[in-house]
Amino acid sequence: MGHAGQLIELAQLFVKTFNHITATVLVMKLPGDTISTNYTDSFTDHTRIKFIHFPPMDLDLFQDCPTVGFTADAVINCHKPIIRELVASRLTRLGPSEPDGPDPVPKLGALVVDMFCTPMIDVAKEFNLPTYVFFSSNAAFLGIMFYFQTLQDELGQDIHELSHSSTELLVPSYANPVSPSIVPIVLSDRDQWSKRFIRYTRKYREAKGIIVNTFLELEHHALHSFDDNTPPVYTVGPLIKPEKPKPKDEVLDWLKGQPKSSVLLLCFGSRGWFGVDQVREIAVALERSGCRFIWSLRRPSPEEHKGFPGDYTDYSEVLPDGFLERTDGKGKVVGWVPQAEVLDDVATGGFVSHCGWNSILESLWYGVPVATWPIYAEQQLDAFQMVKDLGLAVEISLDYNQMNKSQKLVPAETIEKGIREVMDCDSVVRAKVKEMSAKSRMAREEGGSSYMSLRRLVDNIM
Ligand SMILES: O=c1ccn([C@@H]2O[C@H](COP(=O)(O)OP(=O)(O)O[C@H]3O[C@H](CO)[C@@H](O)[C@H](O)[C@H]3O)[C@@H](O)[C@H]2O)c(=O)[nH]1
Repeated sequence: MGHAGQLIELAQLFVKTFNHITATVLVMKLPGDTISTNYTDSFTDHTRIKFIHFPPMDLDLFQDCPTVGFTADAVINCHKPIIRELVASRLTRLGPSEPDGPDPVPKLGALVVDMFCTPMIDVAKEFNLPTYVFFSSNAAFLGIMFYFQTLQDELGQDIHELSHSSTELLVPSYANPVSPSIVPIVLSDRDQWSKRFIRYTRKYREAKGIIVNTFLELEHHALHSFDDNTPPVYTVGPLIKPEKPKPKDEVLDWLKGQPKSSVLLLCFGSRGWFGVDQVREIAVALERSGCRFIWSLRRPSPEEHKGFPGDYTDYSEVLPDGFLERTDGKGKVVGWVPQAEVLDDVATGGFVSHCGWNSILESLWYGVPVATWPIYAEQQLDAFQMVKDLGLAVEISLDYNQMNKSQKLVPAETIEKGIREVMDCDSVVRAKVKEMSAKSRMAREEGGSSYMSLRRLVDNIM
């Protein structure tokens, strides 16, 4: 969801800002994903956005993929022929409509591909169609991908060794030296890097431009670290789900009766889950802090790192005895939570987050400070950037990584300390977050940095 939501929001931005643009969003489905169809369709009712949903693929085809990332790669590659056919039809069916015929299909001006859909760059090339990569994480992470690829391809360095050494790394896109302990597995593991991430990065260099969901005022340092060998980078963020009338929801109703800035949200993205021992540490910390809370607690998929987490039917299976009774009225334990709507409520005062980039941007947009708890993907680096480089978050952990077999539990004391810090009404971090919130909104307004960058992008496409 971290990718799909943003891409649809980008499509909306194109069509709402420019009357002459239409967008077709192609949605591939990962096996086991039960959320995306409803979610993507609820995103927009704009007539100049069309969706094409490809049917889900048979899970058996991907049995040998070790992680969801490899599965995604395999799924994407399987879609190459169908995308080729679609692009070909959109280029040849151009022209004025017959008096009684169907409306003409608009001319394809460009293909925008998700950061993992780089095989489609080759498809576009066959038709001389310009391709732009949509990078749904931040500019600093894009920077470290380019940096590592240059080190390997041009200077012959072994990235696996480098990210397992004891020497801090001077990565141009981060203001502070990066400890190898927070280099995510996707970059430091030999298989993940060489079989997936370096391939993506090499292909990014072939794109006509890279569209990043960020804004200049937030990532000034990273955005100025790119060299001339990088395609032009367009900042169009923050892309946030448009504010609609709030849905009828038990959690949102409960939130309405709570005092201002008193509730802590704990939510760990579309794939976040914890084992029972870690869940108990969180529960102990919450009780000790005495804080009001909404906790999105999800159960691991039976295949852990391969699948998507689901909902518990009975939370007392994993929570300490009596926890739900003792916190009744003070907190809510739920499954999938309307995160953006919760962050938008004045009662929400802090957010324990896995630091997925959408969650970070949403927290800034709504001015709610984050306590960092990365879990997977590039999230350790996002947490590092927020805490160390930008001073916009407090730390619960920077180096937690669920894929690491020797990962230790984060103890209740550390979690409680993070909760108290993030809920502090007078903290410097909170004041800085409020300031960045205003800047994030200005960036998107007419004349703002992201608005101007979008205009440059469309001029370039046209
Ligand atoms: O209970 C939930 C959980 C999530 N969300 C929403 O789902 C999105 C989740 O996005 P994100 O915070 O980026 O997390 P992931 O889904 O984990 O995103 C993936 O994609 C991001 C963008 O590339 C990366 O930064 C992450 O590390 C990667 O895991 C956000 O809009 C949330 O508001 C909800 O509304 N309710």
